[in-house]
Amino acid sequence: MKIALLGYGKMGKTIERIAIDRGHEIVLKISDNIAAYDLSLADVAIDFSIPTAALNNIITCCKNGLPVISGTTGWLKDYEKAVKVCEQEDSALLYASNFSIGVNLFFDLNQKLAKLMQPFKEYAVAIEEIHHTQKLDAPSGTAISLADQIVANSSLTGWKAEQAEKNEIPVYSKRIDEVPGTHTVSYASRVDTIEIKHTAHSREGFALGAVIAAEWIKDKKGVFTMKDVLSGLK
Ligand SMILES: NC(=O)C1=CN([C@@H]2O[C@H](COP(=O)(O)OP(=O)(O)OC[C@H]3O[C@@H](n4cnc5c(N)ncnc54)[C@H](O)[C@@H]3O)[C@@H](O)[C@H]2O)C=CC1
Ligand SMILES: O=C(O)C1=N[C@H](C(=O)O)C[C@H](O)C1
Repeated sequence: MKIALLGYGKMGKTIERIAIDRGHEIVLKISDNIAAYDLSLADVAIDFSIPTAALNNIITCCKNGLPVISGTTGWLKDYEKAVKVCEQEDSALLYASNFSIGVNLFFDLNQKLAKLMQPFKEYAVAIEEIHHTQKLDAPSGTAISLADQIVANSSLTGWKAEQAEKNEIPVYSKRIDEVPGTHTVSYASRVDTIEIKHTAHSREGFALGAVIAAEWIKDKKGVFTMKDVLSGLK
């Protein structure tokens, strides 16, 4: 498979290594705001860029009929625009706030735990995410996905960074050295605390998940999520 890498930073470089190990070829690497780039050699594009560039990169791929997966976080206010262009152009798009298989299992666990905790109002839920100091966005995309899942499975009305209202989930963001990504969901009562936690040991899990998703979407059309990819693996 021939891959265009839109974003050649920490993730782009890790994806390159894993893609080559799996027998793929990198035919384009973009690491800047280039007005026009040639996607004609690629079978699929992988966008891990910056929040202000992701939408434009996705639209460019869709307009070229090139299936694209995006892991860039911090641009989701524009997600519906990306979906609309993808559908208009009859192309393929998959966005995931986190491509790691472990985090996607953690998402399932989070949903199940939220349902289980729903009747027990004495427990206060909170989310904490810890990432490296170069991260541009906060809260992390993964923390937002976790919060949205809890809202969908509880009587809580939303989430807020740090100081949340009574009916909201507080999301705490910490930035420490080189931490690749740690997410904790906790339910605290006066007498005890229940916690689930995912700790990434490196960027390999994110990158492998992204390459697996790119392999999966290559010949498809439509708008997909990691659930579609993982249901094919089970
Ligand atoms: N969904 C997931 O599983 C994961 C998502 N991420 C997200 O992926 C993104 C990238 O993360 P990192 O590689 O750690 O960041 P990074 O800062 O190391 O790399 C981003 C790269 O994008 C480049 N860039 C700037 N403008 C661009 C443009 N217009 N087109 C293409 N590239 C451009 C930058 O020069 C930089 O090299 C972030 O939004 C991060 O939150 C990171 C890890 C996992
Ligand atoms: O910026 C990162 O590094 C990461 N970003 C993603 C996020 O915002 O959730 C995924 C992962 O935690 C690493």
